[in-house]
Amino acid sequence: MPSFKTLDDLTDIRGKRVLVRVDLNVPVKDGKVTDTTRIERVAPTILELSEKGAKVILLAHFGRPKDGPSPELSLSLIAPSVEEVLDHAVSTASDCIGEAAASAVAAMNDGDILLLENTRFHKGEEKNDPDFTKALAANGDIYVNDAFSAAHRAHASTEGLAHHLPAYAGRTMQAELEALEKGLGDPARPVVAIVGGAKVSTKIDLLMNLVKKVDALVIGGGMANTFIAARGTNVGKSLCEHDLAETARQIMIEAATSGCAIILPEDGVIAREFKAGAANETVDIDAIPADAMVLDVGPKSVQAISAWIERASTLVWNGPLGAFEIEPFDAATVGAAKYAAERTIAGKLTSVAGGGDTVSALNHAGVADDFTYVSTAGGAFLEWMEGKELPGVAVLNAAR
Ligand SMILES: Nc1ncnc2c1ncn2[C@@H]1O[C@H](COP(=O)(O)OP(=O)(O)O)[C@@H](O)[C@H]1O
Ligand SMILES: O=C(OP(=O)(O)O)[C@H](O)COP(=O)(O)O
Repeated sequence: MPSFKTLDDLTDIRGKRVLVRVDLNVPVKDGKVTDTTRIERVAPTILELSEKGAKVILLAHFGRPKDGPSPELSLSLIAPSVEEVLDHAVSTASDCIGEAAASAVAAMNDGDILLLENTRFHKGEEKNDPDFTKALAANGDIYVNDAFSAAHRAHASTEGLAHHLPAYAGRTMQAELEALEKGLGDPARPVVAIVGGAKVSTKIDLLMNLVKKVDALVIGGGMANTFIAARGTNVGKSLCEHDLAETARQIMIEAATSGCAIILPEDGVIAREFKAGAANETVDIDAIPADAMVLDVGPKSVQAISAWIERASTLVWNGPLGAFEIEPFDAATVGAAKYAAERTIAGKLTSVAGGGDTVSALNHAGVADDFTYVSTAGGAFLEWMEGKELPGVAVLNAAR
């Protein structure tokens, strides 16, 4: 169980500069935030600190910038949504360290909220570089981590800062861990996991442990294409990480040894363009044309997935089954989500889902409120499920 300090331990913080790590890695389309769940979840921490008179300085990453700053990954795009959700003014700075950050912090009054620029615009963030961490720490007196969904990353703003400043967990960090423990600490069996989405390389390794913990693993989305290709099936132009074929094969061997069923799609909805209204058709999974890509799992697969949801007592889900942002490639995700919600409402299923896009998909399906618990976290939640100690949580515990 976590043993970190929380906001309850933070008294008399008027005028203190509090660096608050939040997860603002939210889904965006045409420059507009399409799902504000992550912002809503961190709002209580931000507002509580502001009401107590602290200078609240938000640190966050957005996307995965490769070569330094890029305008489309600037947190200034997210700031208006943060202001709207908080119903409080939020100022911005053009950098998270150095003169731009320091002068923005110096201009703050008690209770003000400032959003610093994307921490991943500096290579030192992901490297957890001590000099970069010190540069971040220079703008704070206290560090609060409320980014549970990024707690599986040992980065400067999620882990390093706790070595430099007095460290506390925010309200969402606390609530997420309590809710996951309650819902999944001793899960009723059978436990069925659904893993889909697009972050294949960063999530595939954790499947090796997950298959030892669950009774069945349903694989969809881009992850499924990688497994199907590993079996020797042609996936055409589908999102697929061919260099992970051997990892996928090892996971299938481990699953067989552990008695975990692996459920791969039997059919897929294919298109030749990744856009709304693109001509599409359903094909068997071993008949994907070389010039097409699978953008959703097909109806036969949804039937098979629903049968596993029916058998399950506990469902854990991260990653949409298809490119749900574009109709009609949302059909499988919406169908499975609605069925899981129905079983949950009927009292037959404990359903826990998480991930920035997964939450957005459940909202799109209109069932987020019907799940037992919806976490803001995807990868972090699955790593927690594996039994791993998350670096962002471990360092808060150590700081106690
Ligand atoms: N077959 C597919 N081809 C391309 N993209 C896909 C496919 N299936 C799912 N996706 C994409 O995966 C993304 C979500 O993946 P991921 O970030 O791993 O999920 P989460 O944020 O919930 O953890 C969505 O944007 C969705 O469009
Ligand atoms: O969106 C996130 O994770 P998720 O896709 O697993 O839900 C977190 O912000 C972590 O982002 P990252 O996977 O680029 O480190």
